[in-house]
Amino acid sequence: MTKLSVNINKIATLRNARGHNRPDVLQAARDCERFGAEGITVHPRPDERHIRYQDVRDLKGIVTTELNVEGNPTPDFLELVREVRPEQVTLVPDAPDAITSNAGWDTLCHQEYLRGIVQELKALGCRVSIFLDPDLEMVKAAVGTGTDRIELYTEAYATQYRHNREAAVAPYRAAAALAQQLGLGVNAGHDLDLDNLAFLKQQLPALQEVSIGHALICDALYLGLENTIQLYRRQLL
Ligand SMILES: CC(=O)[C@@H](O)[C@H](O)COP(=O)(O)O
Ligand SMILES: NCC(=O)COP(=O)(O)O
Repeated sequence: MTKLSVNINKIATLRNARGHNRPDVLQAARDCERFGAEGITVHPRPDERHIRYQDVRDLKGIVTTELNVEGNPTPDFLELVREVRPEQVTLVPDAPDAITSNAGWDTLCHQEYLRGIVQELKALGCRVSIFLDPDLEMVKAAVGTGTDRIELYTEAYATQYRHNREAAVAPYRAAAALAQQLGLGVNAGHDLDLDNLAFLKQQLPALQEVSIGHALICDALYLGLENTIQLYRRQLL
């Protein structure tokens, strides 16, 4: 079974546009869960342009499924997750000024650095996932960090899917199979949508979780949040 974790960053983007509390991010998280989300994902960025650090603290008290907090493990981020202790932390190597996440970790170069962070987060009781490109060397080296899971960065899959879905999924299939063989759990995310999700799920049977935000919230504008979450869940059956 592949779980759907709904990324609510874009709900916070809309809220922040006016400086009040509409839409209410906490209520949106509760509603996503009521409508079928099996997890809530947030990616607080250093400029707090969407999810704020305080949102993460508040979400911990109300999320009843699983809270997945993504980010670059800067001192501020680590302080936050030490306090909040979410069910899952996904480490993402993005620069402070990145528009969105744009690369996976180099687990060869940063293995020792990541190992220390993974160890600390696991000692706090968090499951740890490391954001990775579908590169077999990076998957192998991820084992040495002690991480529980990897999250395959699916932007390249989503882009190529429109032209040649078999070619698009091939590196992901290989990376997921190797990860599973090496004892790592497999998540995936970035630019997944109602067109490309079912094929990814079909080709990666061991996929444990997808986190989806941008396309899902865009679809919800037309289809409604409840219906949209149900439609995404159906792609994962
Ligand atoms: C880690 C990842 O893949 C990102 O998609 C992220 O969680 C989304 O971040 P933004 O909402 O800031 O683009
Ligand atoms: N980890 C990926 C994520 O949370 C959402 O990415 P996107 O669907 O907003 O591209």
